[in-house]
Amino acid sequence: MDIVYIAGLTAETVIGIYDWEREIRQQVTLDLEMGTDIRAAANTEDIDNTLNYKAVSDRLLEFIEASEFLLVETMAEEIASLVMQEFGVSWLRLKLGKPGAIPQAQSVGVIIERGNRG
Ligand SMILES: Nc1nc2c(c(=O)[nH]1)N=C([C@H](O)[C@@H](O)CO)CN2
Repeated sequence: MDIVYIAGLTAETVIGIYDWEREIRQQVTLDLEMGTDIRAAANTEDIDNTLNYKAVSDRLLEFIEASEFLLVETMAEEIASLVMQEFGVSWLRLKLGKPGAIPQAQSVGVIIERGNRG
C-alpha cells in the first residue's frame, strides 16, 4: 500500500464544549495519511490516476471552516467518513490537533485509523 499524505493543514473553526468556545474561532491542525496505489499515476503522470491532495485539502478546509463541532472526536470521525466516501479512500490515519486548547501543551487532540489497509 502506498500513501498520499497532507501534513500540517490548518483551519479556523468553532469547536469546543465551553460557552466561551462557541463565541470564537480556534485553530485545528490535520495530518492525514490516505492509503492508495500510486503506480498508475507514476506510470502515466496523469493526476486523474491518483488521489489529488489539493482536491482533498480544499474540500476539508471548506468542511472544517463551516463546521461547529463540540468535540475533536466528532470532527475526526466526520472528516474520516467524508474522505472515505467522497474520495474512495479505503484506509486512512488522521491526527487532529487543537493547538490552542491547553496553553501548557504544544497541542492536544486525537489520532484515528479507519478502514482496511488492503
Ligand atoms: N477528549 C477530549 N477532551 C476535551 C475536548 C475534546 O474535544 N476531546 N475538549 C475540551 C474543551 O473544548 C477544551 O478544548 C477547551 O480547552 C476539553 N477536553
